[in-house]
Amino acid sequence: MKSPVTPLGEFALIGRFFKEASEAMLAAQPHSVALGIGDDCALLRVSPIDELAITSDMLVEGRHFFVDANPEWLGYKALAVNLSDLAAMGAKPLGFTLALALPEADANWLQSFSKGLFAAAQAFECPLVGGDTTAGPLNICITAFGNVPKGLAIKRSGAQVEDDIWVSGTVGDARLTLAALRHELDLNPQDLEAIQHRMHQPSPRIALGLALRGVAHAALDISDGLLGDLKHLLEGSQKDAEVYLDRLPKSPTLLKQAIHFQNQFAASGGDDYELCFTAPQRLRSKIEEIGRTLQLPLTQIGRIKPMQSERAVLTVLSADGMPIDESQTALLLQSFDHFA
Ligand SMILES: Nc1ncnc2c1ncn2[C@@H]1O[C@H](COP(=O)(O)OP(=O)(O)O)[C@@H](O)[C@H]1O
Ligand SMILES: Cc1ncc(C[n+]2csc(CCOP(=O)(O)OP(=O)(O)O)c2C)c(N)n1
Ligand SMILES: [Mg+2]
Repeated sequence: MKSPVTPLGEFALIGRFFKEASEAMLAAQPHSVALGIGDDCALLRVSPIDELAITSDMLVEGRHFFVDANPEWLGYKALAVNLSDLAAMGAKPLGFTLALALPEADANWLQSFSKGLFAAAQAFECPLVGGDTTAGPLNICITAFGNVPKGLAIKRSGAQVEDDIWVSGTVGDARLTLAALRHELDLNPQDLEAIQHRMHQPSPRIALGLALRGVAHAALDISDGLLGDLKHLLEGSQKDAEVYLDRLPKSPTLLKQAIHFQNQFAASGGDDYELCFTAPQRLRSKIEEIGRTLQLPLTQIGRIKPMQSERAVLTVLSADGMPIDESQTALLLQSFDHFA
C-alpha cells in the first residue's frame, strides 16, 4: 500500500532523510568533515593549511531547461552553477567531474555541449577530471572541487548583528527571460537579446568570492531567489534581518517592466547566480573598493538584526522604512522549491 501523501518540501526532505542521519554519523565517529550538509559546499579537512570545498548541482530537462535547449549554453550553465557554489564559499576552483545521462549519442549535440562546457572550464580555470556517462533521459550532474585556506571559507552561519547585507550585480533578469519565453509577459526582441544570457550563461562570481575571504562574515549564492535564499542564510546564522525592497539591484531592462514584475522577479525569481553576503559596516569602503576593482556593482540592501523569536524572520521594508504587508512579504519570499 502507498503511504499517505504528506507535503514535504525540498529542504524538509533533505533534512529528514539525509541531513539528520549524516549528522548522527558524524557525531558518533571521528571524521575529516569540517562542514557537512546545509551550506553551498561541504568542506573536508585535507591538509593542515587547506580545506577542500565540494558541491554538486544537476540540470534536468524540463525542470532546469527547456527541451531542445541550446547545448552550448547548457554545457556552460551546468558548470557555471556549480562554480557559483564554490564562489559563495570563497573557494578557488580545482577541477570538476561530469555525470551525464544522454537519450542518444548525437555527435552534433555533444560537440556544442562540450564547447560550452569547456568555455566555462577555461574561463574559470577549472579542468574536467572524470565523470560517468549512461543512456537515459537527459540529465547533467557536475561535482566541482575547490580549495580554501583553513578557516577562511565563508559560511551561511557567520552573519553578525548589525552587519550590512550586500548583493552583487543585478537580480531578476533570468526570471524575466523565463517569463518572456513562457509568454507570461511581452518583451521586445532587443530587450530579450540584452538579458537572456543571464538565464542561459550565468557568471559565477569566483573573483568576488576570493576577494571576500576575511571580509564577509557570511555568504551564499542566489539560485532559488534572493529573499528565500537570504532566509537560509538567516536560519544558518540564527539572526533576523531587514531588507529594503526598493534597493534590490535591477538591470535597465527589468526597470522597464511593471513594478510588480520588477519586485517579484528581483526578490524571488531565482537563477541569478549572484552572491548575497554580509559584512561589518566598518568594511563598507573596502567592499566598495572590491566592487570597483572587479567592475561589479555591489549593493547594500539591508541589515542583520538580533533574532527575536525561535525562528529567523526577514522583514521587507518599503522606501519609508515601514514593513510591507505580510501577504506581499510571503510572496516575495516564495523562492524556488522543487517539491513545493
Ligand atoms: N540528496 C542529498 N544528499 C545530501 N545532501 C544534499 C542532498 N541534496 C541536497 N543536499 C545538500 O543540502 C543543502 C541544500 O541544497 P541546495 O539548496 O541544493 O544547495 P545549493 O543551492 O547550494 O545547490 C546543500 O548543502 C546540499 O549539499
Ligand atoms: C524550463 C525552466 N523552468 C524553470 C526554470 C527556473 N528554475 C529552475 S530550477 C531553479 C532554481 C535553481 O535550481 P536548483 O536545482 O534548486 O539549484 P540549487 O539551489 O540546488 O543550486 C529555477 C529558478 C528554468 N531555468 N528553466
Ligand atoms: Mg543544489
